[in-house]
Amino acid sequence: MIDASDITALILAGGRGMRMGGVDKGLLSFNGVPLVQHTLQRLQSCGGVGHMLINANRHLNTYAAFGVPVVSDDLANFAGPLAGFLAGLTHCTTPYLLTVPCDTPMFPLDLASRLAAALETHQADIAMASAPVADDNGQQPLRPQPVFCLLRAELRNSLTHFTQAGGRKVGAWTGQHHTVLVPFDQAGDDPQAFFNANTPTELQQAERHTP
Ligand SMILES: Nc1nc2c(ncn2[C@@H]2O[C@H](COP(=O)(O)OP(=O)(O)OP(=O)(O)O)[C@@H](O)[C@H]2O)c(=O)[nH]1
Repeated sequence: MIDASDITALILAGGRGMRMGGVDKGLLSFNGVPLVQHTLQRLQSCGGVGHMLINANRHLNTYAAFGVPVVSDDLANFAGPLAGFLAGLTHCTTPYLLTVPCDTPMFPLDLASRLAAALETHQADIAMASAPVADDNGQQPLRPQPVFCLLRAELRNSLTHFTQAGGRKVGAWTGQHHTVLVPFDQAGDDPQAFFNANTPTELQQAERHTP
C-alpha cells in the first residue's frame, strides 16, 4: 500500500501567468492568503502526502518563506508544466510525486489518496485525474486534468529524455507510459473542484465559490 510518507506533493507555480497579466500566480491573494499558501494548507489538511515542494521560477525568496523547499526549472524559457514535473522528479526523495497546480484552489481534498489507490490497483506508472468539463453542447464529458498526476519517481529518466528531445506536452509524455485516468465525478465530489483561475475574473469567481 502506498503510504502518505511515500508521496511528495509538488505545487506547480512556475508558469508565466500571461492571462493573469504576467504576474506570479502563486503569490496572488485568494481570500486573503497567497494561492501557494492556500494550496500548501489544503494539502496539509488532507493528510495524504508526507512531503512538499514548491516549483517556482520567480520570487524564489518569497516562496522559500513558506517553509517548504523551492525547486526551479532546469529547462529554460518557461517550457511548460513538464519542466516543473522534471524539477520535482529530480528533487523528490520519495517513490511517488504528486503534481498540483497553484491556480486550482478547490482541488479535491482526497486527491492524493484516490490517485494512489488507482495507481496501485492498476499497477500503473501514472495516475491522472479526470473531471467533468462543460462543452458547447451543454454536456459535461470527463476530461483529463494533466497537471494533477501521481507519478512514479523512477520516470525521471524517461522525462529527461522526452524533454531533451523537445517534448513539451504533458499528454504526449504520459501517453508513453501506463496511465490510469481517475474520475472525480462521484457522488459527493465538488463539480467545481478543478476550476482553475487563469484570469483575474476567474480568480474572483473561485473566491466566491463555497465548496
Ligand atoms: N515549472 C513550470 N510550470 C509551469 C510552466 N508553465 C505553466 N506551468 C504551471 O502549469 C500549471 C498550468 O499552467 P497554465 O495555466 O497553462 O500556464 P500559466 O503560466 O500558469 O498561465 P498562462 O501564461 O496564462 O497560460 C500552473 O500551475 C503553472 O504554474 C513552466 O514553464 N514551468
